[in-house]
Amino acid sequence: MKTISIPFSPSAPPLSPLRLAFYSNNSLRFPPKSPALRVSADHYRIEVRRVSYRPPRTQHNLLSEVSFSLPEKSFGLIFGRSGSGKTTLLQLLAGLSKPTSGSINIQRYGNDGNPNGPPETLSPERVGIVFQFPERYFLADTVLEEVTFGWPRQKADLALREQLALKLQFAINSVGLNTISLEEDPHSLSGGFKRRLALAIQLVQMPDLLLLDEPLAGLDWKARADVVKLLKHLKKKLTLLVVSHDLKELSGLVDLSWKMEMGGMLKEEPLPI
Ligand SMILES: Nc1ncnc2c1ncn2[C@@H]1O[C@H](COP(=O)(O)OP(=O)(O)OP(=O)(O)O)[C@@H](O)[C@H]1O
Repeated sequence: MKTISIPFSPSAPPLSPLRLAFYSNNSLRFPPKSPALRVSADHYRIEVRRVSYRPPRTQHNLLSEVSFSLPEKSFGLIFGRSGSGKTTLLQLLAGLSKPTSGSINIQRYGNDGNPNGPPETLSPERVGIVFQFPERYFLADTVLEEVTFGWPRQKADLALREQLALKLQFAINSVGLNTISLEEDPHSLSGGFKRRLALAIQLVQMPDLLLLDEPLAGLDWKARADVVKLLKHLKKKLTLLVVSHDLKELSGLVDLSWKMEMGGMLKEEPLPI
């Protein structure tokens, strides 16, 4: 059983699993299995209905009546010309901007296929987003600090420490970062491992929906193959919506695809490959 320690005291030394192993009071034992995702009963769909978006003080809609539905644990791909509005849609789904009209919901369904109550607004806490070239935004000196950035540094009770440790374990294991030292400098990692880290930073929040903007951009062929393999693995654990021009490489993973037309109109369409 792997043991890792997380410091919560402001006077704690820099985060380092090796050094902190000596802090027995703060040690947490990881159980062998990852925790279940938050939404596990029955199944759910992300449902986007007639979403339009016009930035404040502008005359034109960037998105026009966008509607689509994405089932739990599926892989959706949005493609389309540069400037058509793909990134804008991801930003709305992540809660970074608000739709001018329309709704973005999560709807649970029972085993009989009928809705389990009314739809709930998809809150930003349930969504992770990995922007293009995420490694440009790394801030910390170690992989562990980068993944746990923003966590409480004050003393936390045991229940919270356990919860955080489980989330950390889930994120690290899900992206295969358990094969390297968590003390590595994020900037010294290979291209593929930097992308793994960027995914782990989002997964530690245990989102229901993970949004990826051009996840293969700027990587060499080996790292691209590595990330495709990783996304295939992640698809078993959560719902993925990806914007990409790399249709051929991702085609084996795609369950549903849509083309964004210029003017921000989305239509379901098979991949043109
Ligand atoms: N806040 C804003 N105000 C006005 N126009 C904007 C704003 N944000 C984006 N745009 C414009 O909206 C259009 C859609 O941009 P968006 O980045 O969503 O396109 P995209 O399909 O993701 O393009 P790419 O494939 O190049 O990333 C572009 O013409 C962009 O210049």
